[in-house]
Amino acid sequence: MEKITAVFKHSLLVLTWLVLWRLSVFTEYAPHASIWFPPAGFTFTCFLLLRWQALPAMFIASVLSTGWESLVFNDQRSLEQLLIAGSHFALLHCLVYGVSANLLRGSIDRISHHNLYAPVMRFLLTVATASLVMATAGVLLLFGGPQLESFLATSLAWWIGDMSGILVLVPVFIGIVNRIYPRRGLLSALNFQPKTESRFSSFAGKLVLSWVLMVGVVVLADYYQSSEIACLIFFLTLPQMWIVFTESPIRMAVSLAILSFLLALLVSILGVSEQAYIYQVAINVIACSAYFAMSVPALVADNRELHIEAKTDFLTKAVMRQHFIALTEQHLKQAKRYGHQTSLLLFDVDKFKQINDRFGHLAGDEVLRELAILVRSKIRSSDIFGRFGGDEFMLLLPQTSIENAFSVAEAIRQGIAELTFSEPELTVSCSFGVARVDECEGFQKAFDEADRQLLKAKREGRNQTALRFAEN
Ligand SMILES: Nc1nc2c(ncn2[C@@H]2O[C@H](COP(=O)(O)OP(=O)(O)OP(=O)(O)O)[C@@H](O)[C@H]2O)c(=O)[nH]1
Repeated sequence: MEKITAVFKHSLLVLTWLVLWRLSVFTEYAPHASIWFPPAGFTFTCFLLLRWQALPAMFIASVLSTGWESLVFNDQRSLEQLLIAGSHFALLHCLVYGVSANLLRGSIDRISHHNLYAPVMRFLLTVATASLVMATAGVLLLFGGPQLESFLATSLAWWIGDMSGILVLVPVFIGIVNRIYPRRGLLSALNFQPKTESRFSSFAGKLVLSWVLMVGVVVLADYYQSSEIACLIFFLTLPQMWIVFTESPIRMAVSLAILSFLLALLVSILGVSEQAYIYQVAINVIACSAYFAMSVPALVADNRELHIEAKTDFLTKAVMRQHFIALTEQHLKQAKRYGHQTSLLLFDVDKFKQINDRFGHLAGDEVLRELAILVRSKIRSSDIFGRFGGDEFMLLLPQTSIENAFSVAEAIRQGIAELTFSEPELTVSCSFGVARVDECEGFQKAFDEADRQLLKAKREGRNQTALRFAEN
């Protein structure tokens, strides 16, 4: 059964390859020259995802395409000639794209997706080099090394066509597989979702804008037979960048794939040959710029996360001391200006060292985590919860009188007594110090006052709240 499934899967790969190959023949603007060559993208993806397991299917598909091509152009080659030519092409195609995709896979698997520009850079370099090697060797092998001038023209068109086929289609194929099997590395790069991703209708609007621009340029350039107008195709970079910065990478990849397919189709329908090379280069330049730019939203999102991480305690998600102080100073200025009462709570787990010593540090961490969850459930969203360090926490309660702050402390203290942990014997209590801070000179004075009260609570037997009313 497993063997039958494998044969079925590989036959499906051969079929897909041939369909894509037929698509590229369909969009050829001259014999063996198309804006893009999708089978190259498919071969590269198969080797990238399946490694050398993809070899038989890719080899068979390449050989069959030579036979099919012979039928299409009716070139009267014998079966033996076709088999020799087909295997040469297949060998080269599989060797170049197999080796390059496997090398790329080995290097990107080790890269963190946070470092997005690194896999993107490697992907672009590998694709450019592999398609150049394929085109040069292919022209030399299949056409027996023609004159320098036609060699350059044929290999350049082949190179750029293969490169765009890979650049444009690999991310789409990977994106599809990625949805099913989420992975790290380049594959996870495509999983990145910007927070600002727009609705589908807005994405569709950007796509239509790109297509209208593209059709306008190609039709006008063809009508006036003007390479200058054809060069305006590079301005498609702008709507593509818009898509990159506002949509997910997979949408960007889909947009590039559709754009290059439509461009290839239009060039083929209009029979454009003069400016076709400009369009080929444009697709590659636009794709490269889009991939590079793709790392910017990912970097921005990473930066945002790092920013939050730097200000937030990992274990309890409470604000770290320095940031808490900065926020408190800001609140104090406002509280003084508007005459609002503001209170500060300082609290500390009782005999936390003993908890750690008896139940272990992991149990101690669990206590801190659960405590933080409880505190958050008892406060308002405008209150600020901070970790001073170790088992000591702070709460800034804006627009809260000291009496109300005392009630908050008591509610938390009573909630703590009801907490349960993985260690059934573990019980926890906290001591609280409360101070009114809006009349203190800055954070330090307010903190000293709350700390004095906390020490008083500890001295007087722990598991209680101590406070001193500010003299008005
Ligand atoms: N599990 C765990 N322990 C921590 C963490 N941070 C600090 N600690 C420990 O917390 C303990 C704090 O103990 P102390 O400040 O001496 O006070 P205490 O044992 O709580 O005693 P009192 O405050 O007087 O009731 C120390 O043993 C620290 O090693 C943490 O993130 N996780």
